[in-house]
Amino acid sequence: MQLIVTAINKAYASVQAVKQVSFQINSGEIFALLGPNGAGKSSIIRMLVGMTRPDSGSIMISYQDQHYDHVPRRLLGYLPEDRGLYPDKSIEKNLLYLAQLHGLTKAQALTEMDGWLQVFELTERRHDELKQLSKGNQQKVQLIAAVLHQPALVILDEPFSGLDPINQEKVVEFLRQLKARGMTVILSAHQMAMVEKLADHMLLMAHGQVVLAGTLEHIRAQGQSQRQMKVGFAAAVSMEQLQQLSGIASAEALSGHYWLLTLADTVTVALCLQQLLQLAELTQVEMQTADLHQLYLAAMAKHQPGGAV
Ligand SMILES: Nc1ncnc2c1ncn2[C@@H]1O[C@H](COP(=O)(O)OP(=O)(O)OP(=O)(O)O)[C@@H](O)[C@H]1O
Repeated sequence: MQLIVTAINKAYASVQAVKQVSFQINSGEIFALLGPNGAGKSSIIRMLVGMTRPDSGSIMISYQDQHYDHVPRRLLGYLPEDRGLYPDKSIEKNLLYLAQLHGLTKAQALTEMDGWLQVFELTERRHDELKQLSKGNQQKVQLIAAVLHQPALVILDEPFSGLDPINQEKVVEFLRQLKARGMTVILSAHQMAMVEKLADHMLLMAHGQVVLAGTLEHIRAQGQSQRQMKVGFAAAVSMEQLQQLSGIASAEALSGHYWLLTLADTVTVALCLQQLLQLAELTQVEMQTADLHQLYLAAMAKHQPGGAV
């Protein structure tokens, strides 16, 4: 399974929801679409699953030497933004019904279901009606429903929404299991800490456009313009001493003999360390790396109207 999306655009009435978006997803990857409300994530997903068509640009899905302009239903496991199961039916009946719609026999559906119910600790509740379940548990049933038929591609629109931190971790585990089974996964999310653990590639969007794209390391390299280092000295060092070093752009005193230093643009880490060692012995050196949440906030700040980009 490979997806190549090239310069797609989508407008609704006066809103240009998606603008010139391109990306590629390879087989077996977990790919995350990130961005604030209204960024265009669901609009892209709806085009991938064939619910709407791009106004321009192209989508090419390749699977076993066949090519498609959207993901064929038989290859797709989809958790839509608007969830929809039968509240008066039990977990088991809901899942059986959906699995059979996808062509599974009852026996196949029950076997598949058993495994996933265990993953989400819902085995004991399989005969409960959906309306008796918490929002989080209903969400888990939706996730199971999306993958029972073992699709090649799973698209999950906000799989973490409405879940507490423990259940969010369960979804992380669920997604890892999908990847281990060879499925390709596309998800949209706001939970950066979860995405950071999982996604092979990600696309950060704002106002319908791509802001940052790539692996976490690549995004870090694009988004983190400053290199920062936390250092501990064996003896007291003053701000004046640090400011005199050509390798240090700025310094912030932390507690004890610890400092957060921003390196000058051109200096190597090795040269900077040599300069610091002339002031005092170092007890700790730690390069600071921004997490996805910080990178996301910095990228979004730049993309505010009137921002730097
Ligand atoms: N059917 C529609 N008709 C008109 N405008 C729409 C429609 N669907 C989406 N939009 C608009 O397109 C833009 C992108 O919406 P979209 O739902 O794709 O964003 P999103 O990133 O998925 O947001 P969220 O995180 O809130 O789900 C928004 O301005 C939204 O109001």
